Amino acid sequence: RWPLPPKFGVETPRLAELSDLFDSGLDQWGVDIFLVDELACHKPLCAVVYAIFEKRDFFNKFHIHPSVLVNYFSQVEQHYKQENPYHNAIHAADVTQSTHVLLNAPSIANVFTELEILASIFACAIHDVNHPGVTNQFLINTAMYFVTYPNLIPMNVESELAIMYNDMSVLENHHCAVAFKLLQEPSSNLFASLDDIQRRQLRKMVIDMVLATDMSKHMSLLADLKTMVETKKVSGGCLLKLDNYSEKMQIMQNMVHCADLSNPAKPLPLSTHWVTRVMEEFFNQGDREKALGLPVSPMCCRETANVEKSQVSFIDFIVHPLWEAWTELVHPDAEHILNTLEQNRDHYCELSAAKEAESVKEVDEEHLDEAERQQSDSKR
Ligand SMILES: COc1ccc(C2=NN(C3CCN(c4nc(N)nc5ccccc45)CC3)C(=O)[C@@H]3CC=CC[C@H]23)cc1OC
Ligand SMILES: [Mg+2]
Ligand SMILES: [Zn+2]
Repeated sequence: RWPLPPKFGVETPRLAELSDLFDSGLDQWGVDIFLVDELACHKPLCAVVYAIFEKRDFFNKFHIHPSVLVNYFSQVEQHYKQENPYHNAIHAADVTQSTHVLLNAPSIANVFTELEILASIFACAIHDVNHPGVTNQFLINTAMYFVTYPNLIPMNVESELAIMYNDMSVLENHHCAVAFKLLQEPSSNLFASLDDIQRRQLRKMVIDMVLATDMSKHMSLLADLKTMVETKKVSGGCLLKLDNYSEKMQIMQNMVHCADLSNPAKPLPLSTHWVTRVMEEFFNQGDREKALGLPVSPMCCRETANVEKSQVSFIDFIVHPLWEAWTELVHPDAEHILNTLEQNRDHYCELSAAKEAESVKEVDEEHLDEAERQQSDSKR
C-alpha cells in the first residue's frame, strides 16, 4: 500500500558504506556509532533501528511496513535534541545497538520471547527522547526555583517537567510519554498488527525498562541482579527458568541499564569520545546552575572538575559493579566487555596520576621561582 522507504530509512549518498558497516558491525560490540551517524547523514537512530528490525526479521514477525517504521522513528529522531552534546540520537542509537548485541549472548538465547526482544529494542531507541540536556536534580531544583521567584520568567519549559511528574523519575517519565504520544500518529502506528494483549504487554514492558534507566534506581536494580546471580549459582549454573514476569523484567531492565552505562566498556577511542561529550553537557548544566545561583552538581563545574578522576570513580562505584554482575549472569559471554572496561579504567587512572604529577611539578616550579625571586630580592 505504501512505497518502500529508502534503505535504512535514510537518504544518503554513502548507502553502500553504511550497508557494509552494518554487515560487519551491527552485531559487534564496539561498532563505530559515530561513523554510522556520519554515513547516515545524522539520522543514526533510524538507520540502526531499521537495520536491527531487518536483521531480526521484525518486519515480517510483527507485520510492520518499513515506511511505518521510518515515519515513526524519523519523528522520534527529530525529538532527540541534536544540540545536546551527549543525550542525542547518537546515544540512543548506541544504546539500542549495544542491547542488540547483549541480546545475542548464547547464555540468554531462548530466554526472551520475540515480543520481549521487540520491547527491549524499542525501549532503548526511545529511552532518552526529548532529553533537555540536564539531570533530574536540575529540573527539581529549578522547579523549586521558579516557585521561589515566580516573577522570574521560566527560562525553560523544562522546569515544568518536575512539576508535571512530582519530582519522580521526571526525565524518564517524559521520555516514555513523548514516545507513546508519537505512536498515536496514524502513519506511525508501529504496533497496529499486534493484538490488544500484546500491545498492552509491550507498553508495560517499555515503561518498566525506561523508568529503570533513572540512575536513582541503580542501587536497587544492581542488588536484585546480584541476588539473581547468587541463586543462579545455587541452581547449578544454568540460567533460571524465568517463568514470572518480574524476574524476566529484572534482567531486561539491567540489560538496558548496562547498555546505557556501556560507554566506559567500549573500545577506548569511543569511550573517550563519549567522556568529552558527557562532560560538555555536565559543564553546560554547571554554567546554568551558577547563573541561577544554584549549587553546582557533582562533575558539573568546568573550572574544578577532574575529568579523569570522575571517570575512575564512575567506573569504580557504578559501572564496574554492574558489569561484573552482568558478566557473571551471562558467563562467559561478556568477559571481553569486562576486560575492556578494566583496561579503560586503568588508562583513566594513569591519566589522572600523570595529571596529578604534572600539577605537583608546576607547584614545585612556582615555589622554586618564588624562592629564587626572594633570594635575588634579598641580594639587592
Ligand atoms: C561517559 O561517561 C559518562 C556517561 C554517562 C554518565 C551519566 N551519569 N549520570 C549520573 C551518574 C552518577 N553521578 C554521580 N553523582 C554523584 N553525586 N557522585 C558520583 C560519584 C562518582 C560517579 C558518579 C557520581 C551523577 C550523574 C547520569 O545520571 C546520566 C544519565 C543516565 C545514565 C548515566 C549518565 C556519566 C559519565 O561519566 C561520569
Ligand atoms: Mg536517561
Ligand atoms: Zn541514556
